[in-house]
This record gives sequence, C-alpha cells and structure tokens, in this order.
Amino acid sequence: MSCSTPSSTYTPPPLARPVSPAARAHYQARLDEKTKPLGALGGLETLALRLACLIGGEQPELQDPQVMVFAADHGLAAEGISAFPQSVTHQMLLNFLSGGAAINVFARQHQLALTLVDAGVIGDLPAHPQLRHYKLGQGTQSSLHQAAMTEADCITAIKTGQQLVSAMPGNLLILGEMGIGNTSAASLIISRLLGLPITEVTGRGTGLDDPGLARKQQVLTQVLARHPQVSDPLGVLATFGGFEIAMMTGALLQAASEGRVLLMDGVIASSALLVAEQLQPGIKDWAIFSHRSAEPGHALLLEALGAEPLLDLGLRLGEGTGAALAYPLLVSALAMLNQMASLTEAGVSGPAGKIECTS
Ligand SMILES: Cc1cc2ncn([C@H]3O[C@H](COP(=O)(O)O)[C@@H](O)[C@H]3O)c2cc1C
Ligand SMILES: O=C(O)c1cccnc1
Repeated sequence: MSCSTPSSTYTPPPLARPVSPAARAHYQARLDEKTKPLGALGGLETLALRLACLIGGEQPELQDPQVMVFAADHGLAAEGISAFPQSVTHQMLLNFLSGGAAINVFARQHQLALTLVDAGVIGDLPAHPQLRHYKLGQGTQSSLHQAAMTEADCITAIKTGQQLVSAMPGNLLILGEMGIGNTSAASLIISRLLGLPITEVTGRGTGLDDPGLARKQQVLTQVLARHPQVSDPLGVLATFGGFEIAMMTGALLQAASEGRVLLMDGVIASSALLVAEQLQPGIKDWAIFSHRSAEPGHALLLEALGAEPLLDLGLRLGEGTGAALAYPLLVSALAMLNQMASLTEAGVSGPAGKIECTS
C-alpha cells in the first residue's frame, strides 16, 4: 500500500506580486499609442502586456535568461511504457554535455545559459561545468508496485529545485527535462490531479506504435488502480512523479516567489506547474506557455489552466526546446513595447484621420 500524508508537510514560498492595475493600464496605453492600428500586433501585444506586468519598470527587459534541464530515470520504464530503453537517459546526458542535443543548439542560438541537473540518472556522469549533481537515488521505484518516491524524498527534491534556482541570476526561467518514461509520470499526475481519464491524457511519448500505446494505457490504468486514495498534490507527485518533476516543481515555486517569468515547455514541465498550482494557487499567472505539445495530456492541461500557448508546431521532444524556440517572441514583444515610436512621436495620424499633435 502506498500512503499519503497531507500537503501541509511542505510550505511553498509566497508568490511575488505582479504590478498594480494602474501600471497595467499604463502599459496598455503605451501599446495603444504605438504607430500601428489598435491591436494590430495581436498576440504579441498580449504577450508584451503580460511580460511588462510581470517584470515591471519603464523599460521592462529580459535579463540573464536561464535554461535548466532536470534529468532522472524512472522505475516505470521497466514496465514497457516507452519506445526507447532506459539507458537513453544517461546517453542523452552525455550528449547534452557534448553540446549536441536540440536544447544545446537552441540555447546557443539565442544565448540562453544552460545548466544540467542530475536529479537521479542511473549511472555516473563526469564532472562538467554545466552539470550539477543532486541525485536522490538511481531513479525512482516503479509506481506499478509502490510509490515512486517517499514523501520525504519528494520534499527534499522540491527544496533542492528551489535552492538551485535561488542561486541563479536572471528574470526568466525555462525548465527542460530528460528521463525515459517521464511522459507516463506526467500523464499519471495530470490524470489524477485533474480527474481526467488516463486513456484521454496518455500519448505516444517518444513514438509508441498503436500496440505500444495500448500497452502504456493499460499499465497506467493499473498504476492508478494501485494507488486509489492519493489525491493531494504532494502525494500525487511522490507516488507518480519523478525526481526531475519534483525538482522542477520546486524550481517553479522558487522562481515565481522571486518574480521571475516562467517560460513553460511541454507536457512534463507543465505537469510540474500543475502540481505547483495546486500547492500555491496563482503561480500559473507567472507562466507563459510556449507551445501545445503533441501529447494529448498537454492540451487538456492547458485547457484546465485556461492557457493559450504561443506556438503549435506538433513538438514532442521536451528538454525545454519548445520554450527556447518561443523565446525570441518574448524578446520581440518587449522590443516593440520599449522601442517602437508612438503616433505622437512619429507625427502619424491616429484613427479616423485625427492628426496627432507633436508640439
Ligand atoms: C533520443 C531522445 C532524446 C530526447 N530528448 C527528450 N526526450 C523526451 O522523451 C522522453 C519521454 O518520452 P517517453 O515517456 O516516451 O520515454 C523524455 O526523456 C523527454 O525529455 C527524448 C527522448 C529520446 C528517445
Ligand atoms: O511535451 C513534451 O514535453 C514531450 C512529449 C513527448 C516526449 N517528451 C516530451
């Protein structure tokens, strides 16, 4: 039997406050005065307004953006729920350290600092300036048989994620992950916390075929039946999660408490945000959703949070790649707010031919 204790055993840090309604109205007025028809930059204007309200100041800027990729192995991988073997987690960590993975490429392209965190990868990893070791074990237990981790380890992982972020500079955080089997962990968390059928939430992950998907759905159905009583966010995270998801939960909570913008990636990082939202309601207001993943659970999660993502490219990779791809849109949104001339400054007529007075 897995046991669940209430979430009161962990107290999340308080959320930072976004700017006042008056400051929001000021940014909106600035956007409306730019040399363009009202609202003509569409979603980019919404993005600029949201970013300005989170960052604040006369010239809201992104500073020292950080990508942190949390990696861990999953006991559930032994149950045949991924198209790839568990050893790929370790192999991909070596690839990250060599600079050859997709997130390395996009992080380099956009000058995003990249930190890798070994949260519980099976096997040793060499010392490397980009790598932090915070192994709480060689992967989790299989949640088909017992809780993935103890609640004590889960809380340690959350707090480790908090400490890691608090030592980082910058006002924007992108979280990525690597861990074979972690779309299963994310699907279980989303299904239980949102009360959605596991069959609707579960997808092909790294590319399961139809029989593989049917097996994954069958295994995950059995996992949920094995732990029928767990419903509080901490219990759900400990029972079904992974060390990387628990550390990401802490990282998000810390970042939002420090007033950093959370630029969210796909289904796995978002499952950590869902846990964080149930631990600290309102954290989602600090989140900007980069894209809608091909994993069906992500669309359902976004819908439940009332979130509209920036991109929909059918991405299904993780590592923080979707967020890194969306990052230039955030840069453009703030450049527009900070640098674009107003109608008055440029001497351009406003709507209905009204001449803007420059004197
Ligand atoms: C080569 C390779 C690189 C990856 N980078 C991220 N993932 C992604 O796929 C995994 C989750 O999918 P599943 O639950 O089906 O195992 C995670 O490691 C995720 O980050 C990768 C997967 C593979 C195979
Ligand atoms: O949405 C994601 O983050 C995702 C989807 C499939 C595999 N890995 C990650």
